[in-house]
Amino acid sequence: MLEQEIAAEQGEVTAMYERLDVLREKARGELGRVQGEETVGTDQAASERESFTRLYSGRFAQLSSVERGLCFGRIDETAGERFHIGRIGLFDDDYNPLLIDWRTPVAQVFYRATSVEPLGVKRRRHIRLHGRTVVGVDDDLLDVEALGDNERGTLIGEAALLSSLGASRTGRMNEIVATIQSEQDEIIRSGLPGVLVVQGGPGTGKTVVALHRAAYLLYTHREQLGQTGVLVVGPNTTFLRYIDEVLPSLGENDVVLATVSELFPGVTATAPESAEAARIKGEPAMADVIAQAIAGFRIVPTRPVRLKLGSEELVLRPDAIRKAQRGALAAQPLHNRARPVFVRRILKTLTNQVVERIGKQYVGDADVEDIQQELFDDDQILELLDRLWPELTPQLLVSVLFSSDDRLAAAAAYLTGAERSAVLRPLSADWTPSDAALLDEAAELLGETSEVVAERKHREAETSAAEDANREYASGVVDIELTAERIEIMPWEIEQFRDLIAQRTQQLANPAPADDRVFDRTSVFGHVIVDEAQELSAMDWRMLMRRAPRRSMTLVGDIAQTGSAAGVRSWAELLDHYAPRRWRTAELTVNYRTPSEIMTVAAHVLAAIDPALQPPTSVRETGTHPFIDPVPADALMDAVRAAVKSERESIGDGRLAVIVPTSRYAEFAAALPDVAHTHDPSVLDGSAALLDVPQSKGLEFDTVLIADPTTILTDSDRGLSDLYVALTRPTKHLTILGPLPQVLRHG
Ligand SMILES: Nc1ncnc2c1ncn2[C@@H]1O[C@H](COP(=O)(O)OP(=O)(O)OP(=O)(O)O)[C@@H](O)[C@H]1O
Repeated sequence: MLEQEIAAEQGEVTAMYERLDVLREKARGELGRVQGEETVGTDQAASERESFTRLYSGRFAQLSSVERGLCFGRIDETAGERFHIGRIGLFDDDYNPLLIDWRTPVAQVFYRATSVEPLGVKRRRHIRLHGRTVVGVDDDLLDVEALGDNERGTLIGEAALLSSLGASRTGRMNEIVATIQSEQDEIIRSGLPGVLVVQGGPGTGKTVVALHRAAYLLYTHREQLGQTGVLVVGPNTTFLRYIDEVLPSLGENDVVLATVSELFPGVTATAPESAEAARIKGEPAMADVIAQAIAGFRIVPTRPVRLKLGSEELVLRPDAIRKAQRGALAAQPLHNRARPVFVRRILKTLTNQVVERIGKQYVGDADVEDIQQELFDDDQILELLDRLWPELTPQLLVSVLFSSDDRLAAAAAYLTGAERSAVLRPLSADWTPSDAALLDEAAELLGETSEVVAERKHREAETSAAEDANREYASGVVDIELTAERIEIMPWEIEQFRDLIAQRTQQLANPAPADDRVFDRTSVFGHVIVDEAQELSAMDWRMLMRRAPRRSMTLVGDIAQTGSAAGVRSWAELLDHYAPRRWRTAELTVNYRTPSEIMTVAAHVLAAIDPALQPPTSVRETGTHPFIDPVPADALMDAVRAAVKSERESIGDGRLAVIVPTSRYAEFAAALPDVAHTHDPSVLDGSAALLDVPQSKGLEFDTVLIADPTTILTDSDRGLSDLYVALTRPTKHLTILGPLPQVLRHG
């Protein structure tokens, strides 16, 4: 029976792949044609060609990305209709649907129907492919009554989910379109507006659900999000590398992935920083400190300033300077933008002195302008203006502030001497992760420098001319695409098709690839997804909210896993401030990663964090209990070496992580030279990786070895949360070696 069912599915699946091949060839042909065409000289022709190339290569990439697991499900409706569900929609030459996109409303029942509420579905079938071959089908029977006798005989059991959960890990997260669970589907399809907070314990699918939500939102709100884009913020670059294939494998390439510290363009955070420094720099009071620090650069001398101009002496009195400052700031509050107003006022004061000396009656308007220009060109005066009101870049401001105890004490009177010492560093020190938000704050308060304004104006003039040409051209492209894609449209897809047209028009008007957008500080996004959202500091949120002015956001996180001392303590506290009455929460309760035997150990740690917190329910048991060995400190390295050796022999093509305290990372790296150890994403390239807890956030491995849990606990104020994170990384096996803290001594 199973063979017959598989053979029947194979026939349909083969037809889908044939159709995919045809479409792919078509896109490839168009791409080749456009690339082969000669461009006739003009800029517009070159930009047209570039737009077409982008259009067809995007289409080609999308069609190629859905090759693996093209079709994964089938719905048999009680009313008699049958649909196959897959990664994209496909139609045959007669407009009959071959495959329905998983994001369409029609496909929703595939994820939502249950035997209690069958939603008009009698059978849900999971189809497993290996390459283009159907290798298995699993059926969920949802409405026995509706199933005919002959159909009953074709039912195939076994849950698709469990088989996918038991698979070996690869160092990259996989998409889960075939096995999205009902509570997850509700979150994925939740409306676009407002802030959705997804709270859930480790392994409940927060990350994977957030990424599928991005794909769903892009598909459903193409017009809006095609223009403004989606930003996904993750905790570190290793994590971003871990998730970076999920969206492309869902056919979505138009999403920007970034860490918080990458949100300030042109600055790369390479220096580590202490938890105390991160806490101090993440506090909301820092916004005021930055404002004070900027004000500290505007000087009013205590004595009159005397300037020698040839034989003349001009005098600037402190109150005149103070008045010019106030007037400038009243006209324009941003420091750099107000500076020209200040300069004009000072020049006016000085010009008046010159005019008075000459005698007003002898000086015409043109002479006044000449005098002013002459004063402006004088090096001495320029130097004075720079001293009284220097133009500042955010980089200059922040580096000077954190390298000068005096300036810091003046701007942040509330900090103790010890706190100031925690953040002070040399002027030329490298950037740290918490600098980005401070630089962004400074950029907001400083405004653009005159040089940047000039560059921008020049760029705007160029873009505006190009845009006019593109707009006209876009309609032509859409027409061509309409003709090329016509056979793909079904009546219920009209809306989405309209969105596609709008998106294509926008792509032409604004052909910047998604990845470039993050590098513009003024970029805003239509939807922002934040993973491990609990780790962001108040200052990070200020920066992030500037990128999401519409407050359409998905925040996923778990307060129990907060490692950062500057992190979130309550969603309500955060969101009542930024999105009052526009935020909602959803919860995920089932742990798909960590088997129940391991969660039992983790649950004790969770209870120690807060007895009121409930661990998520594990969906799997493996029958294997964690191996916990209280090895004494002096025997630890040998024990870890031996354990790594034996784990490596048993994991096959799976992955191993050795999680160690941050303070002992270098020591373990030296002791385990064969285990990849670096703080960049390549640490995930091999079969075994040495990680500290911050680096392991959000990741998962078949086997995890935790070395020295006691030091993990004592390394930070949030040691319990760190230990909880480490314990919940494995999908199969957990080993703990080293002196044991009380919280791990249970039976
Ligand atoms: N419906 C599903 N079908 C198959 N696999 C799933 C499903 N939901 C979650 N998973 C898998 O469970 C694992 C954990 O998911 P994910 O990393 O998104 O959890 P998380 O809640 O973000 O965890 P953490 O907070 O610990 O980082 C992943 O391997 C994910 O692919």
